[in-house]
Amino acid sequence: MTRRLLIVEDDPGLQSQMRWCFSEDLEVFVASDRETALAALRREEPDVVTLDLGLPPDPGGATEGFALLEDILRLAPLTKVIVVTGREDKENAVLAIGMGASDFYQKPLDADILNFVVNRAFRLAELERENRDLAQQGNGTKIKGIIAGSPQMIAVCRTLEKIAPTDVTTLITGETGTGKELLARALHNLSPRASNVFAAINCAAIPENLLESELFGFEKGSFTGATQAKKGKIESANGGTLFLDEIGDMPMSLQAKLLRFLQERVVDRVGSIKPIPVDVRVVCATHRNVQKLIETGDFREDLYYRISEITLDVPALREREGDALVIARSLLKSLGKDMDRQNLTFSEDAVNAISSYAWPGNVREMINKVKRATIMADGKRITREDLELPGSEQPGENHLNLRQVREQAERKAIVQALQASDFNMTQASRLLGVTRPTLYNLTDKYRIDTSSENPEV
Ligand SMILES: Nc1ncnc2c1ncn2[C@@H]1O[C@H](COP(=O)(O)OP(=O)(O)OP(=O)(O)O)[C@@H](O)[C@H]1O
Repeated sequence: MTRRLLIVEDDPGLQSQMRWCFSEDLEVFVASDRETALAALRREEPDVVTLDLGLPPDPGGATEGFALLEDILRLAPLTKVIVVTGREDKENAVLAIGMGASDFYQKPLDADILNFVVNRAFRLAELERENRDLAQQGNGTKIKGIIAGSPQMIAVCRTLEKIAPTDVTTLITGETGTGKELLARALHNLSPRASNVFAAINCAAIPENLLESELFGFEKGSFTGATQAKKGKIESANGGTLFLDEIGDMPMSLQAKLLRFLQERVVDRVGSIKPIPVDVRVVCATHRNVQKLIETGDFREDLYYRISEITLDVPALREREGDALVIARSLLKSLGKDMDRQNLTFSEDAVNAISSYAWPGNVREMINKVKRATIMADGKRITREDLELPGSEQPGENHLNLRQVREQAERKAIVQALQASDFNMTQASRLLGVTRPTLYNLTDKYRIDTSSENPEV
């Protein structure tokens, strides 16, 4: 992005002297009075302004200069204003700094010093802008433990944040390893029940004959070996959240009992006829297609409607634009720290492979691969081979023509650059070696949604 400087100076001689001071990569605008200066400020949006305080109609004083300084700081508070004063004018310089000017410069002109002061102001403006952008964009979600930058995952996180304070029964669906349990825990942690228990049970991991007593508890003597009464998972979650993982694998024989609990909010321990009221929020998850299970008679439709007051569909990692790289980088940082192998980076080949691989095991598979690579990498760079990933797809017969190949590659590079720069358009355009307007045109052309998270994008 070209640096833009506005010089406010009423003396034509000084104006041209100042113009000559700066190198050509700076875009310089000049104004001789308050009105033209304000017009230039609005039109050109300079990052830095040099302001001679002695402006008409008060060239000998500083009233007009101070008024303009106030205007600039009000209209464009991020602009860095360097006040230019006479040698004897220390008082006004100090006053201007007190009002919010970022620096001052005393005449007579010295090109080297003026360049130094102006460059420093530009650098400060740039750093401030970068900081602001980073603060705005961050990880894309504020939910602890969840790394997400893609619009798809950000939408999931937004929904999660909305439903967390409520008690609605939530069904989280998605392929294995997409983070369903992580999201269920986040739902609990963001809810008013956060200080109470989060009780999880995997319905697929417990044999059918034990699942009932695990879930509902039992009374003493209710079956051989029941030497004393025991609370089930549902009761132990009282006041907190009950997470029923792999609900799609819940045996038919127990579905009716679970439905009764969801309707009545009471549990019947095995061997008891006294219902016990329980206050829990229920979150379920499954990687299975529940609609299909209903069709094949393996899941009760009425139970489905009970557990899915709200459904969160977690997209597969390959469906989340750019997330693979964002998550891989974050994992590399945290795993590198855990394993005392800091400062590792991915080679270009590894980056391409991460972005193009389909990740059937989703984030869980990625954790395993990055862990392996962190151990195996010879130097500071992790290669595709360290990750045990196949090479990225070569243009082949699946493509219509060269234009299509080019467009796909272009789109992919833009998404990667946006992710790598935390959705900062200026940084992304630098990475891609194009101007910001070009990048805007390209994101429009490829319908890359850059607006959902950050209005800057
Ligand atoms: N967006 C994410 N950011 C960081 N870590 C993630 C993310 N998604 C998943 N993980 C991590 O990936 C691993 C698998 O996640 P999780 O167990 O929640 O998946 P799941 O969908 O419940 O899998 P399954 O269906 O096999 O039970 C966990 O270690 C989890 O912390």
